[in-house]
Amino acid sequence: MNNHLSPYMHFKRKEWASLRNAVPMTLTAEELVSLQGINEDLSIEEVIEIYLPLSRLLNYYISNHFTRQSILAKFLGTDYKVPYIIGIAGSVAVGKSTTARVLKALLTRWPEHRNVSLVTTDGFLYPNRVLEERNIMNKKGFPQSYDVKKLLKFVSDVKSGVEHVLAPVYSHLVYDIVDGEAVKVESPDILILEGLNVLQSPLNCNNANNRVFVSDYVDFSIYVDADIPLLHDWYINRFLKFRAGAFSDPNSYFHHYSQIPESEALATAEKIWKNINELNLVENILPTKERASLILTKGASHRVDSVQLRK
Ligand SMILES: Nc1ncnc2c1ncn2[C@@H]1O[C@H](COP(=O)(O)OP(=O)(O)O)[C@@H](O)[C@H]1O
Ligand SMILES: CC(C)(COP(=O)(O)O)[C@@H](O)C(=O)NCCC(=O)O
Repeated sequence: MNNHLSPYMHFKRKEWASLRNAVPMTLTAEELVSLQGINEDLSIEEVIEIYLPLSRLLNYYISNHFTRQSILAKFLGTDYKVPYIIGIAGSVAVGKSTTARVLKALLTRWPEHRNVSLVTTDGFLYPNRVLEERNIMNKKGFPQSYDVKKLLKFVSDVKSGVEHVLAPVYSHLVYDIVDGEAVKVESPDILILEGLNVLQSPLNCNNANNRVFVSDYVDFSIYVDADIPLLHDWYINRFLKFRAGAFSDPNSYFHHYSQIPESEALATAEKIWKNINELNLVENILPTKERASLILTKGASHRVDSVQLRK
């Protein structure tokens, strides 16, 4: 399990799964249905063997966080409450948003921490209009495509205990920021912040003047990892699912792809993967992996093969 030179403890799937003891492992029929609703392809074995032990570990860290907060509140003589922030990073299509939604569901079940908000950093992408003006539409997801100042202000407001904070919303269907829509973050106990860029530093962000990183506000970070050929397949599969479903909506940016032969649509998806998402992964996302508190490494069918936890 351990290599003393590595900053991480390494767990094979079986070792990790065995750490779920002593947690209320039984999921009610209702919880199973709501988890399946998150993603029909998600296996319940995966929830039990990987995500339940993870939620047990997080629950310990979060309890500790709130104990420290109450000490600080006594010391300051105030009602000081700061949310615990969990960051989830990794490639496009690795399963960040599915992982985030599963963790939200599991953490909500712990009686002590019911209030969990989920925000994705996609909402902080510049609108297409700005990306077009700057001629960087083919760099969507790259550090320069995000309004990092706005994102930093958002996390710093949440972390400073501001009671009502708004996060803008991105739609994969419209392929743009949705005007006038926002997620309300109202003093949650836990904020899960999910996105390609949660572990990126100013060096990645072309903004060397900015000395604060989003990760400075993150209490626990998870990097979801998988080999590039798998990521490629998951991206293409998701594209085809969108093509069959959401893209057939005339409001969809990609509506066009539901109207042309599958082979043509596939050729475009291959290009988008190779020239945008894979390039972004190699240049900007993979180099942040070793900053994470925990790395989940997935194999075929999104099955987590191993877990690394920072010592
Ligand atoms: N644990 C999982 N089991 C099965 N399929 C998954 C799992 N996680 C993600 N997927 C599938 O992989 C694709 C990408 O997942 P998604 O959560 O949208 O990724 P991301 O948010 O990283 O772009 C989707 O088609 C999703 O249904
Ligand atoms: C909006 C995104 C940057 C976000 O990534 P995700 O949440 O899907 O991991 C990505 O889905 C994207 O649109 N990338 C640009 C190229 C493309 O896939 O169309």
